[in-house]
Amino acid sequence: MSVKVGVIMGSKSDWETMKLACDVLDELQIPYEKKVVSAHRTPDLMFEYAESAVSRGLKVIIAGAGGAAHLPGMVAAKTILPVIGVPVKSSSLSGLDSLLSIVQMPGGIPVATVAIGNAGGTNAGLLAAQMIGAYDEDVQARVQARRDRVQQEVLESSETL
Ligand SMILES: Nc1c(C(=O)O)ncn1[C@@H]1O[C@H](COP(=O)(O)O)[C@@H](O)[C@H]1O
Repeated sequence: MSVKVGVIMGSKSDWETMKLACDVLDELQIPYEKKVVSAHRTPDLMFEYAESAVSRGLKVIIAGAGGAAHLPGMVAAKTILPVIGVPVKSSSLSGLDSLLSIVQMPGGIPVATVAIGNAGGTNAGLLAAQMIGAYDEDVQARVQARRDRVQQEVLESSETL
């Protein structure tokens, strides 16, 4: 099956958070690719990646970055695909810098922004899966089954209080 989701990050140091998005995609059997791409450090690669994303068959891009996190917005500016931005938790400002850099896009170029840090990594994987699920009913059924399982686990958690 062809690659559907591009998972990119500004640095290898973002991997702990971005791995959680990949874990969800693995679990839901959605093919993806993962790569370090930086708007700041590898701008030419970033342009090439974003410009070729549609023709390579990607349907959605998950972009994680920390600090002055321009990667998701710059990728969104160069592709028509939906971009999910993951604000990676930075050491100096606990990811508030990452969040504000990603979420405050000017009108016209949206980035779907998830929570700071690891919860955001997981939710980015799930949001990408739900986007794919909008046109692929097999994927949608797997997302629904995951939700049912999570709900069941929460209901059962009361029994062990
Ligand atoms: N925010 C960006 C961009 C970008 O937006 O292009 N490229 C790297 N970075 C971020 O810099 C932080 C520190 O990177 P290093 O750990 O490599 O010094 C990372 O969280 C990365 O996402």
